[in-house]
Amino acid sequence: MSTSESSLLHVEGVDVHYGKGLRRKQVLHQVSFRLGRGEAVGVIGETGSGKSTLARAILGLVTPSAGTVTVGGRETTGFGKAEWIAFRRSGIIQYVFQDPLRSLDAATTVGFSIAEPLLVRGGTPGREAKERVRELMEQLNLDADLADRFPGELSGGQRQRVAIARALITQPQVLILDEPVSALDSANRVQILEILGQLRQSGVSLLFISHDLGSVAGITDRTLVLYRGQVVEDNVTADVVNSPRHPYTQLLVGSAPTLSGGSIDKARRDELRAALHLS
Ligand SMILES: Nc1ncnc2c1ncn2[C@@H]1O[C@H](COP(=O)(O)OP(=O)(O)OP(=O)(O)O)[C@@H](O)[C@H]1O
Repeated sequence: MSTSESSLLHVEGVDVHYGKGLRRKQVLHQVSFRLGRGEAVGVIGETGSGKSTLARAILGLVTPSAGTVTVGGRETTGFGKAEWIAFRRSGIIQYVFQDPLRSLDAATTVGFSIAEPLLVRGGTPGREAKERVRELMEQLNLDADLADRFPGELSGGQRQRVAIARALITQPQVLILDEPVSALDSANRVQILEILGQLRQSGVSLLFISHDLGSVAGITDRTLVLYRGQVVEDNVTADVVNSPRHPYTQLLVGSAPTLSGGSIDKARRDELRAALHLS
């Protein structure tokens, strides 16, 4: 099978601009990459490098000014409103954001929140949806009695697991995770990373966006490094960690002491920052 046939997600030459007139600003520059079936790809970069914009472009929440996005063989660039609604409802692509309160309705019980994407899509009897909710809650280590609670009555880690269960209920082919562990304490972070690792093993394709290479390193096959809206590195994650090529990646790796080959001294970091014109 060729790479293009096995690619679930194919982003090609994508530019994104925000604003109009004098305020118009380019945030993504010719971003290209592929996510294969069952593959996990990390996207790392500092704040403002364009990571969330990339997720938004894939999800149709911003319109690229150039380039194409193809999901499951279907080019989504150029979709009208109705096509986007139908496409999102199909559940082929789902997402989890940093703050689960953004994706969960405060006035909706956990059980219903998880079931909702399936019910909106239609075609699944209520009893079956309820059974799927039960299975997913078990898979994500959520006690069954939490199903009747509201998001505000859960811990941050439980809420994030509910958001993941909700994203999984339509059995998506691609799951986009935008900083899924950044708001969590270290115990919850470890638990969620374990769950994502299991998902990855079970064959769900993951696009894992984070500013922290340490979080994505254990789960992803490949990592893209975004720097000022450009992909400056796209390589096997182990190579990105152990032999980063671009100065920006060297700085990211050198600033993550938990990574093997990690920490570099301050003088080297200052040197790299100067080369990158960072303050
Ligand atoms: N709706 C918007 N209108 C104008 N500019 C925006 C908008 N959203 C984001 N930006 C700008 O685009 C750039 C990239 O933002 P983006 O949120 O994609 O970065 P990021 O890498 O995800 O950052 P973070 O890690 O802080 O979430 C930033 O300079 C940001 O200020």
